[in-house]
Amino acid sequence: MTHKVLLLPGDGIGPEIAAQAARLLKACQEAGLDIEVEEALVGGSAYDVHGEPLPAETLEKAKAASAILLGAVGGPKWDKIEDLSKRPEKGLLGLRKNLGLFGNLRPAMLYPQLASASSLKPELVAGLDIMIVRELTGGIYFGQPRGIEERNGKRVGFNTYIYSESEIERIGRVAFEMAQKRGKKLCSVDKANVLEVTILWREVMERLAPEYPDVELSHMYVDNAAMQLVRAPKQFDVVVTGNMFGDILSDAAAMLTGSIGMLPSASLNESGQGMYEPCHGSAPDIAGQNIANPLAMMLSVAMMLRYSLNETAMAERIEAAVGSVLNDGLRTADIASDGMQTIGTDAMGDAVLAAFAKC
Ligand SMILES: NC(=O)c1ccc[n+]([C@@H]2O[C@H](COP(=O)([O-])OP(=O)(O)OC[C@H]3O[C@@H](n4cnc5c(N)ncnc54)[C@H](O)[C@@H]3O)[C@@H](O)[C@H]2O)c1
Ligand SMILES: CC(C)[C@H](C(=O)O)[C@@H](O)C(=O)O
Ligand SMILES: [Mg+2]
Repeated sequence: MTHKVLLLPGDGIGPEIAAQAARLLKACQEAGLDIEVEEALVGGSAYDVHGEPLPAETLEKAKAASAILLGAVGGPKWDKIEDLSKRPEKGLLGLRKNLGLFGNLRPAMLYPQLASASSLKPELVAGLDIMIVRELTGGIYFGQPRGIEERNGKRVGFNTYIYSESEIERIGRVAFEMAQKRGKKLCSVDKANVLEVTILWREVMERLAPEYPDVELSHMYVDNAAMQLVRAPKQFDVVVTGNMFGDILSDAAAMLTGSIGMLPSASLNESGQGMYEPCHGSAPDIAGQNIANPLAMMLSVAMMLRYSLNETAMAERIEAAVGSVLNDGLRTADIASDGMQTIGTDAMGDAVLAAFAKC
């Protein structure tokens, strides 16, 4: 069966890194992968053309695709749009919500070659391999009511942090199953000392635990988790948490691996359809300079092959190609270090393709 892959380059560095992913997809096709690739607009680039960050046409194509690859959205050009529903980020959130992509997998894995690029001492991060499982379609990101309004002559802003038991259970099961396939340790991160919603979160995780007797479940408050991530990150195997805590902790975990430019992610729904994207944003500060690291995007292609297209061997080939490029001492500016050769986005794409052909 021919798989449909939808490529959504987005904004800022999005198109630069998506171009490298497109070349990689072509190489996979040449290596026998049966896919059809289509492109569409999302984010600010869609707003500029259609006045909407998620045009109906893009959503239709996304629904029909086996998998979606997204670069990144957003940037200062669109930050002044007053109607929040038209901001580029709403394009991304709309895709997540409309496709039911509740299960966000954000691995933080250190390539041994990059130990010196980490902001932590090499011995603290050597062998680091954490999987953050972030709930992606609920919590404070989507809770109602929300808004900015006037109350008693004062403007107030408000959001609602809400999770239903079934939403917690659904992401809990993804995390327990992930832990079963990995190191069998699951840490659920909450703020159950303050927030009722996470008291319920903790209760549901506890209730699920006996169904996964081989997994050791622990709980941690989010402030401590942030501290532990930079103190002793190797204590973690799988971490499960809500939408906002997961957003924040995954950026922190990303930096442990040398650069946020290295981290791919998968967002899955109940039928296994997925959207794959780097954890980083559109990096407006470096956009258009051919210096962005395309590896998170190229590794997102590998995650797509593994989780949506069931092409594990081809995914491993991509990951091996990235490892081989790093072994050769090639680095983009964000992971540069002494004695290594600093190259641009396109050249990094070239190097991965050349290594892929040999792997
Ligand atoms: N998934 C997404 O589309 C996504 C994710 C996060 C932020 N954003 C949006 O991106 C815009 C910028 O946000 P931000 O600055 O907070 O976060 P960001 O991730 O875009 O950038 C943070 C820092 O990391 C660097 N960086 C990011 N990706 C890199 C890469 N591939 N190679 C090298 N360096 C890289 C940037 O140069 C910047 O210094 C905002 O509009 C935000 O809403 C989008
Ligand atoms: C751009 C933004 C909406 C998004 C989020 O907060 O989920 C981003 O930070 C991410 O991590 O994917
Ligand atoms: Mg984020």
